[in-house]
Amino acid sequence: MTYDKNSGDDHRPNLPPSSGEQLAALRILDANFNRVSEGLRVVEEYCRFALEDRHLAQNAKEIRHDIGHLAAGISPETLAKARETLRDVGTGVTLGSEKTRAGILDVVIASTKRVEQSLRAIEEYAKLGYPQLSAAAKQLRYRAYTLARAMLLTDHHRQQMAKRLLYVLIDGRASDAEFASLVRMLVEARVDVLQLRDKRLTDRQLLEKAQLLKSLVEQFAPAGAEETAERPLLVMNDRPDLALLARLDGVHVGQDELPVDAVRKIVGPEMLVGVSTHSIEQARQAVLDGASYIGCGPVFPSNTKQFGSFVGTEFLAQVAAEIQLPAFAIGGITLENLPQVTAAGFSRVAVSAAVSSAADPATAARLLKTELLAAAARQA
Ligand SMILES: Cc1ncc(COP(=O)(O)OP(=O)(O)O)c(N)n1
Ligand SMILES: Cc1ncsc1CCOP(=O)(O)O
Ligand SMILES: [Mg+2]
Repeated sequence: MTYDKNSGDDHRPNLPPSSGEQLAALRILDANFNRVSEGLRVVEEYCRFALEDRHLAQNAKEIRHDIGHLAAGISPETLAKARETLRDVGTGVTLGSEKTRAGILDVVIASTKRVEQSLRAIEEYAKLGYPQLSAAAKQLRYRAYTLARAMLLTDHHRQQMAKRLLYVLIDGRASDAEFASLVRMLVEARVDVLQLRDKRLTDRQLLEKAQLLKSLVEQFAPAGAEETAERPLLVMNDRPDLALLARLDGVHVGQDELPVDAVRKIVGPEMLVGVSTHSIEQARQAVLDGASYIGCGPVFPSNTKQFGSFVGTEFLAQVAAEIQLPAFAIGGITLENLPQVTAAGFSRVAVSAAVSSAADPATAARLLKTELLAAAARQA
């Protein structure tokens, strides 16, 4: 489809076809189509070579191609005519700050901003005669924004979760004393993430248990442990409101609970938001939604929760090949079947029964962690 004035496009303003204003607008569109494509190429390279995230790289590529299609809507002759008519006074004007960048992230952030600004310029100037193009540019600006957010969050969360391999789900136990004893063992065994998941408790009991969990971990972890990753991150299952009230580090939601953007409205931008995924499409979506990590499962039959079907290790292999966001395999994982999980390219697991129901939870956790560290070293 073309957006030219003589193409039958609707809602045209009454500008004369050869007006200087419209030629200027066309030149602005032309320059910004080029700028946005260049910026997206920089973003795509970052996703591909720095993040090594095939999914995000593909997403950047798709946006770049869609921008190409948008630009093709204005005939090359029209653009060529506009290019010749006016002299580009902006050529060669660069700001000092554009010549150097502090690091690779700076490079990609600058490009991301350029992409969004250029799409905004297209959106505004296309209003002079190309309303459909303007609307399409607006959609692409949202997509570029979503990509940029996912890209920057992926980097941040990857750093936060970098060395966190063993994730243990615990219930509230029969008493606070029993709960405290389990938490102490798991902190000492260097479990990396602890999730409070207890579907039996009332809201009030859950909040109290979450607050107890927080104070126990502060008590049992070595001083200054937060910075050195020596204390487990604390996650609340299902409930962003309770995670916030108990000042935990994160919340985990499933496909039937609140979506990430709604969760973020409650907990803000910093808190970890984990998402359960059962297919590669859901995993891709979680990346774009800005999840901090994903749970992938159920891999095997579980004694903790009943399932009708299982994703198996094929899904894990797909995720390992494509997605860089930290991903934890979950569902019936034990020390015995762990080799199948690590063979699929995973070195992160979330377990409940294998640790929480073990006769000796501390030893069970330590054994799992040793295997995961070895797998991570092999996969590095
Ligand atoms: C780390 C992790 N992964 C997956 C789940 C499962 O979440 P969900 O599908 O919402 O099921 P419930 O736990 O709510 O029964 C999880 N909790 N943690
Ligand atoms: C809550 C949940 N979601 C997928 S598997 C699972 C249970 C994990 O527990 P276990 O490790 O005992 O199978
Ligand atoms: Mg849930």
